[in-house]
Amino acid sequence: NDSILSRFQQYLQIDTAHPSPNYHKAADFIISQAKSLSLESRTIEFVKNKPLILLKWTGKNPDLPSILLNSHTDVVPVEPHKWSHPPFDAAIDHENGNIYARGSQDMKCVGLQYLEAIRKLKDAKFEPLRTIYLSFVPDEEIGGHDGAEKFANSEIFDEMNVGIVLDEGLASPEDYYRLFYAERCPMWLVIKATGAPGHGAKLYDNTAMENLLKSIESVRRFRASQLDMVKAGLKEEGEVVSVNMVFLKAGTPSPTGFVMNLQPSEAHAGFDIRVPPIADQASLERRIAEEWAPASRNMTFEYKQKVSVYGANGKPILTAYDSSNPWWSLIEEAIVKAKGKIGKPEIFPASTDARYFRMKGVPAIGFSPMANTPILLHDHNEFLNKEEYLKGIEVYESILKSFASFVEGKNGKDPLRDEL
Ligand SMILES: CSCC[C@H](NC=O)C(=O)O
Ligand SMILES: [Zn+2]
Ligand SMILES: [Zn+2]
Repeated sequence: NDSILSRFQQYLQIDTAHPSPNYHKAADFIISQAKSLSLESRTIEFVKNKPLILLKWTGKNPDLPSILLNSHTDVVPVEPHKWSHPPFDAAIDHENGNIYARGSQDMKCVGLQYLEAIRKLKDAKFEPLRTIYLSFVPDEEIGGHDGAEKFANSEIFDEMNVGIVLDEGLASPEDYYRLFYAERCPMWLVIKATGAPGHGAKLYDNTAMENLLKSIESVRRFRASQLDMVKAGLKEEGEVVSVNMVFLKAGTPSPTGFVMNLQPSEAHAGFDIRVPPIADQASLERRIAEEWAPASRNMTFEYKQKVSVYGANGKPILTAYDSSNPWWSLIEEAIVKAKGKIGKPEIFPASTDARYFRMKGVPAIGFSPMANTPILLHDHNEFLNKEEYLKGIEVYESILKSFASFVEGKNGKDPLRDEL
């Protein structure tokens, strides 16, 4: 176990934080791991200096659709002085066994757990029927456009004939694991108010600030309605629309701050909105145009990013978790076999690279085996307990055994399993 943990620490110690991730160092590390496991590896730079590492364990029947284990190598930035342990030391707190590092939950844990599970399977002389691929992709944290998006839309991906993708999920503070079948779509909205400028002492209608504040009040009412449903236990976090104000920009700068007796003629606010694929996105867009940024109140709006909840086939982008998707019951059974508990299928509240694979029509399941763990992704003092990490490797071992041996019968069931 010491060497397993030490490999995890080595990966965590590579500083792949934005805005200048050390991707080459991470790539070298992954490739060295692949060599030690006799996996085929190739490095693909869809964009220069943004390597994607693709590993392959060829199955006995390579004509069957393959399994893709995806993880991203980048992490979000840190404010190091706000951490109790340096974020790229990956120190283990020996009192409780927690490993502190940026990426310990999101998601260097998962990338290495895949590899460690393969190491155990190889040691046990397991031979997969299906080919298993692993992709270590750049840039997830900044949208994945130069990573997973280009990969999922490449010929390389088509040739891989992927039948199922595993990608990241979230930690669970409870004793069960969480499985994600979809994710909310980001709409990054900037609303702009204009109005009549004037003396700071004058009360009059149609100032930019007043116009913007009316919108903010309206956004806040909507936000509260969504949050209340979660608080009342009527909806899960991923099932409501989230909207959070992320910036406010207004005022006339002066050498000492802002001019205090001038009402500005423009005011802007930015919102991070996330829409579940089960919501009515068109009606939200109408609300934005009519209530949050109405032209009648001298307002305009712009999307910095807007992802549609619908795929090319006009249907919401989600992975089935009913009997039409045999992988879902396989993963649930495999987790239970490894003595893990599972909660009900969820919608991931933020975005991951899984959406690019789902958009191609390939089922993708979001899963990070972290139970009994506070959710600390993107937070200070991100950590994962070493026992939880080791347990996760056993869970992946069980999943890979099941996925790699699965043969689909006529009714979507596995004839091999039926025999057993
Ligand atoms: C929408 S592109 C940004 C992706 C990012 N992913 C993880 O946090 C997120 O903000 O959800
Ligand atoms: Zn992530
Ligand atoms: Zn993240």
